[in-house]
Amino acid sequence: MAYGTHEVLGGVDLDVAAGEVVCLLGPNGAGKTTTLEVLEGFRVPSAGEVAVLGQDPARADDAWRARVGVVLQSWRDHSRWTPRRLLEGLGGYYAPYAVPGRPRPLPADELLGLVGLRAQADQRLGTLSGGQRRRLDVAVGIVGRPDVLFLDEPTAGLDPRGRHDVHELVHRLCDLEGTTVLLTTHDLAEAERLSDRILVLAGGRIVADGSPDALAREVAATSEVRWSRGGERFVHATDDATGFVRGLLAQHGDVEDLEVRRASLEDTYLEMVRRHEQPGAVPPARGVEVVR
Ligand SMILES: Nc1ncnc2c1ncn2[C@@H]1O[C@H](COP(=O)(O)OP(=O)(O)OP(=O)(O)O)[C@@H](O)[C@H]1O
Repeated sequence: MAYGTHEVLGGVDLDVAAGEVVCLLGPNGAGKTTTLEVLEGFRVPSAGEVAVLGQDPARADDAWRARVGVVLQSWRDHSRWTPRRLLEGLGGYYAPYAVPGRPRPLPADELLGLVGLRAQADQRLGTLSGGQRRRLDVAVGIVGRPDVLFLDEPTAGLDPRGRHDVHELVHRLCDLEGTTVLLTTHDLAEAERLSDRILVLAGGRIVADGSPDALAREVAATSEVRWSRGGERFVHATDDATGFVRGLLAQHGDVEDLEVRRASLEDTYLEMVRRHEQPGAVPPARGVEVVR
C-alpha cells in the first residue's frame, strides 16, 4: 500500500481464522490503521491480494458489508441526533441481512445497555463526552451483529469502567457469537487481555506474530530475579530462574523480597520494535547488578 510514492505497507501477509481475536500493535505511523482500512474496503491497495469473508473488500457487495462491523479511530454524526435514534436508524439497514441464528440488528436498547449508555439514550450527540461518544462508536460497530469486527483503538479515551465494558463486550462477541475481531491498540495490557494472537507491525511489515506468551518466549527466554540482602537490592537476568534461585538460597540464608519476573508484553514489544529499528544492536549485558 502506497500513498503516492510513499510505501506504507510492504510486508503484510496474514491469515486470520474465524473466531480469532487478533491485535495489531506498532508504533505511531506503522501502518495499523491503513491495514484495517484496506481490510474494511475503505482503501484500495496498490498491490497484493486481500480477501475478507471470501470477498475482495474493495469490491464486496452490500450483503458482505452487513456482515462486517467497523469502529474507526474517530467519527462524528449530526450533533442533533441521539444515540437511540442513530442506532435504530442504522440498525434498519441490517434487518434485510438477518440469517437463521443471527438476527439483525441488535435492538437499540440492548446495545445501549451493553455499552453503558442507557442514561444518555435520548441525549443529543453533540452533548456527549468524549468517552460516551467512544462507547457509541463501539455500539455503531456492532449494531449489525457482525461476523467480522474491526476496532481501531476502541478504548482510547475511555475511563477504566468503559475500558472494562468494551473488554467484556469483545469477550461476549467472541464467546457467544463467534465474532472474528481485529483490533489496534497502544494499551499492551489490553492487547494481552483480549487477544489470541498479536501482530507487531513496524515500518509497514509484520515483524512478530504469535500469542502473547509465544512472543515473550521468542524475545526473551530470560527471567529477571530480584532480591535483597542486608538492605541492598539485587537483580539478575537468567534463563534458568529456578536453578538460580535454588543456588541463591543455598548460598545465602538472609535473602529477602525475592521476586521472579518473566518478560512482560511491554518488554517483548519494545524489544521487537528495537530489533526492527536497530538490527544487529547488541542486547544489554547480563550479570548480577546492585539496584540503588
Ligand atoms: N491519507 C494519507 N495520505 C498520505 N499518507 C498517509 C495517509 N494516511 C496515513 N498516511 C501515512 O501512512 C503511514 C501509516 O499511517 P497509519 O495511520 O496507518 O499508522 P498507524 O500505525 O495507524 O498509526 P497511529 O498509531 O499513529 O494511529 C504514516 O506514515 C502516515 O503518515
